Amino acid sequence: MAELQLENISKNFGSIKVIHDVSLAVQQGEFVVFVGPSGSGKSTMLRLIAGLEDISSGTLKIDGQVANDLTPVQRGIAMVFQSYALYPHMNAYDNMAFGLRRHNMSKTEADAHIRDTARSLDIEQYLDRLPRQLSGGQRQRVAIGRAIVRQPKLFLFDEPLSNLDAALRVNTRLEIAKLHERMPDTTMIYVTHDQIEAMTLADRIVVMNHGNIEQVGTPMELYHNPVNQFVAEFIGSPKMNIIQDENTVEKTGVRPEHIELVADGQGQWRGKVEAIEELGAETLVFVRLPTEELVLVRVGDDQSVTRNDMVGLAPIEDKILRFDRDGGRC
Ligand SMILES: Nc1ncnc2c1ncn2[C@@H]1O[C@H](COP(=O)(O)OP(=O)(O)OP(=O)(O)O)[C@@H](O)[C@H]1O
Repeated sequence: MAELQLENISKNFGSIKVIHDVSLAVQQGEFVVFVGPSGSGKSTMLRLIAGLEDISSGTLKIDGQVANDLTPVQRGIAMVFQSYALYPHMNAYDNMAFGLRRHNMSKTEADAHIRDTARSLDIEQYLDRLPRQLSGGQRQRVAIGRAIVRQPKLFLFDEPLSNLDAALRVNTRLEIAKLHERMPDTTMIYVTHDQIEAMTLADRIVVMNHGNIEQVGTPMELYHNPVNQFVAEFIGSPKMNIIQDENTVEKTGVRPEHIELVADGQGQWRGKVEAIEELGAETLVFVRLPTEELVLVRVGDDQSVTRNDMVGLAPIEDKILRFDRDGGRC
């Protein structure tokens, strides 16, 4: 259980400022995902919250108390990293048990708790194994289990899925979503550069760019109502199309799923089909406009179109977004 307040937090490394005056309130039990491109400051934010880096200026409050000078343990935090960070010479059980003494748990109590947690993560049968005898996904579940048994107030994840292959990543993502359901009072903060993880896990997403927050909102708020071109292009896969107006400095933003392919001569734009990617359930069609811009259209598998066809592009009117020269919403 923890409520978190970041008030005008900044972080400098020497003379370089990497976090600029960030403010954010996180409710108890909320799952908040920080997302942004490489170098945007996501991991630094998480490390400041964890107490692994000093805050240069501003105030961090946990449950209303100033926490700037508290150690990670005093903050009641558990962290799961991309690299698992398990002790290599200890088996899975001992990795989970390590440090529990500090949490005032008797040996019997700790044992029951570890076995319960292991069962819920489906790693009960691996408790005797050393980390090197486990697969990447199993290791990550041990690392998550080790964090759970400490009953943290605040659960922090730093790109926990990025070392896993695609299938395992989807499974572990579901595990983490279930974990959040089972621990509804535990606040979770999760860092990723993967917007699909952000969309599927978050109650609210924080989009970061150059050490600033661009927007905070629910996944659907960000998808349907991004405040600027940066957020519009970052959220959603494949990426939103941005098309320069012919007569003004403004740009039109429209998602690939919000454009229809129509006959040449109809629709708002015309262009030549340059490539077609058939993915089974959907097909991606790349259309080159006379201005050289490449527009991606997502169509069902019932649409027949051939390379080099001239086609019209008809955006769904109420899904169109308009951006000014600097990428702000018009
Ligand atoms: N210890 C450090 N000393 C100096 N600069 C640092 C240090 N740690 C991070 N930085 C800089 O701070 C900025 C933000 O880094 P950070 O790791 O928080 O970004 P990120 O969004 O997590 O990126 P990635 O997705 O690549 O991990 C980067 O420009 C980075 O070079």
